[in-house]
Amino acid sequence: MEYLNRKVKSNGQIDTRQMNGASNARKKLSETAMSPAPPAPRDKNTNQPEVGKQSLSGSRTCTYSMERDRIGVWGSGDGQSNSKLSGLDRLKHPGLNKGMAFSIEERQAMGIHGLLPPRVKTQEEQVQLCKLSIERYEDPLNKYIYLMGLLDRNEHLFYRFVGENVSQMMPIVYTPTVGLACQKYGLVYRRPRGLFITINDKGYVYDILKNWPETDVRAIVVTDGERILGLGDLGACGMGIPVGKLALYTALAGIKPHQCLPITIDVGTNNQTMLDDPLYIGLRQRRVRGPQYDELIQEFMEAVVKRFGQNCLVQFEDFGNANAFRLLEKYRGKYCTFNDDIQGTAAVAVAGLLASLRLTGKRLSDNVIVFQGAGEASLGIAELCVMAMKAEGTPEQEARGRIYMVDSKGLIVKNRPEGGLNEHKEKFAKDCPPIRTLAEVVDTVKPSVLIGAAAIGGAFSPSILRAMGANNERPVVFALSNPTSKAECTAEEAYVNTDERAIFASGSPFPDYRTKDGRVLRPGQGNNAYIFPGLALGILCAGLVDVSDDFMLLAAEALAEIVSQEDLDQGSLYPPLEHIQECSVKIAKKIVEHAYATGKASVQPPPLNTESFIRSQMYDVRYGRALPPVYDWPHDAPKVNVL
Ligand SMILES: NC(=O)c1ccc[n+]([C@@H]2O[C@H](COP(=O)([O-])OP(=O)(O)OC[C@H]3O[C@@H](n4cnc5c(N)ncnc54)[C@H](O)[C@@H]3O)[C@@H](O)[C@H]2O)c1
Ligand SMILES: O=C(O)C[C@H](O)C(=O)O
Ligand SMILES: [Mg+2]
Repeated sequence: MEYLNRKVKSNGQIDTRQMNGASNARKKLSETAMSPAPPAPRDKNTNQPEVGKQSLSGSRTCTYSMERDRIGVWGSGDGQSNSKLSGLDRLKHPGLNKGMAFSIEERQAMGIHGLLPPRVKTQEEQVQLCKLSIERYEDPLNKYIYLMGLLDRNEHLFYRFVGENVSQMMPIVYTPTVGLACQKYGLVYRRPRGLFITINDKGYVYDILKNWPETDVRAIVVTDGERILGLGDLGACGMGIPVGKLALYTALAGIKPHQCLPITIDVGTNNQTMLDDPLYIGLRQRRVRGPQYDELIQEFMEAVVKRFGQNCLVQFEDFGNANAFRLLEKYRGKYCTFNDDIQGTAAVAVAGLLASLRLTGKRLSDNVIVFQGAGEASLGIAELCVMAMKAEGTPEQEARGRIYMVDSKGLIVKNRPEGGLNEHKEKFAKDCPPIRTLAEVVDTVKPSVLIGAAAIGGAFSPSILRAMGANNERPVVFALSNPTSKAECTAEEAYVNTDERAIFASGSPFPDYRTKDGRVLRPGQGNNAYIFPGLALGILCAGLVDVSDDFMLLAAEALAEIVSQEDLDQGSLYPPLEHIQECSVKIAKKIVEHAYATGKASVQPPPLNTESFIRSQMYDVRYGRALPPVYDWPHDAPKVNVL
């Protein structure tokens, strides 16, 4: 493949120490198809590539490919033949296992004939079985356990099953069920998946990263478990979130499973229920904060670069508010990173708002927006709204003036008696007397858009919704808090209390709603899952490090563009979940093009055809061949038969 030999101004060197003979054999094979990477500078003592010591901005060259091979314990590889693992090992390896889809020829050649039932199944038949199996469970947590078990057994099948049934499976691997799974992680935890790095590991973070059996990690989702969805501090049990997010990296954007690494940083938890729970899986101590915490995160970021290279993406997820903003400011532009709760959420919400303009006939700047909550999600969205309004020609101060924020103390106003406004909130503080409740703010300000992201379930009371309906022909109501129990209102409540005129979206899914005149409304899911997979795919394909907010606005615009008139007519501001994989490719394409246009892409040369390059890098859910290719050797000799 032409682009597999492209050079990247970054580090992509592989630490080969943990590669076994099989992967070396695979590597040799792939090297015949790829130009060899130039030797990396070596550490005098360890003779390992000194990747962490390369400069961020300096020109680095190495072979770039998202196809780099590997064999690890949990990952997928491409399921192809060039592995010297034994047949039994391949049956146990989730990335290579095909279960009953191994052909008789493969079973015989691999020495596993007889270990499987005689019948050979197609992958399609296996997908059908998955459907039947999961439907037998009523409890969503059991469905979650089933799906994670499938992932542990057979990755290709898992991703095909989830990818072909996104709207049914996403609520299980993702919100809302993943929230429940995190709360019960001590119960659902079965097999190692991801890395736990604790405060006790300070000084040894790189060694822990080296314990991960995959060498070609391109994307990490990391949490410290302090704000898991709207459920608060779940400590080490937050691991379900990076696992779920990365499952969507593959299912929704084709980023290869073995290139994804979920990480939980365990510095303790302040959740007494967790600390008292005999099943709790993390450190039994209260959260460490201050310099110790910061040093651990700094060491982690440096270790990621040293182990996996400068272009390894680190997505921060579900950190507590103060750390989320601080760490984003500290690392953005310097490391390949973004904060999903601030930036990804901003993009998905602004995409929904841009799409809503086609229903209301307004400009974004014509709206008055009230936020319930002034945290990561709300402030991220508010800042991106300002950027989008400025792009419409509205001066910044005027744009900020159209945005009102309500936090736990009421409307954010200047000279708040309690004080305590941080710099982010200060920028939206209004010059007016304090207003305590959301209901009063809605009555006073008469917003056209009401956005909830404060994890206060039911905060949009019927009377608040009725006021939105009374003040607007088409009120826009976003109940973004997750999981479902934290949603500000249900879709039904939004429709019922506004004479079915509300334009509604929610972070967690709600069922379709039938209107009085028999139309079916399908509320869209305003969840950053529409953004982060495609964004990550674009970042990796371009070798982008500085994920600045112009990329977020671009992603929002790209997503809004995909929304069809039919979607809007059905009441959805987002494309159907069934199309979400196509959304990811379109978003990735915009990201890659913009990265080249702004000189921020480091993968060289630029692709001739961006979309086909992106697609060529994506994971194939279909099984590969388990047997080596059979070809004439020497060419005029009779065909070699492996059996
Ligand atoms: N749909 C999505 O894609 C998406 C993305 C990110 C976050 N979220 C959800 O948004 C919620 C908040 O996340 P966050 O990262 O912004 O959290 P955060 O902790 O940073 O912010 C929460 C905010 O809510 C405010 N708040 C608390 N109690 C309040 C009350 N009674 N009235 C008004 N405001 C109150 C706090 O003052 C704070 O400003 C969570 O439920 C999370 O799951 C959804
Ligand atoms: O995880 C989600 O479903 C969205 C978001 O990242 C959140 O924290 O709620
Ligand atoms: Mg999150």
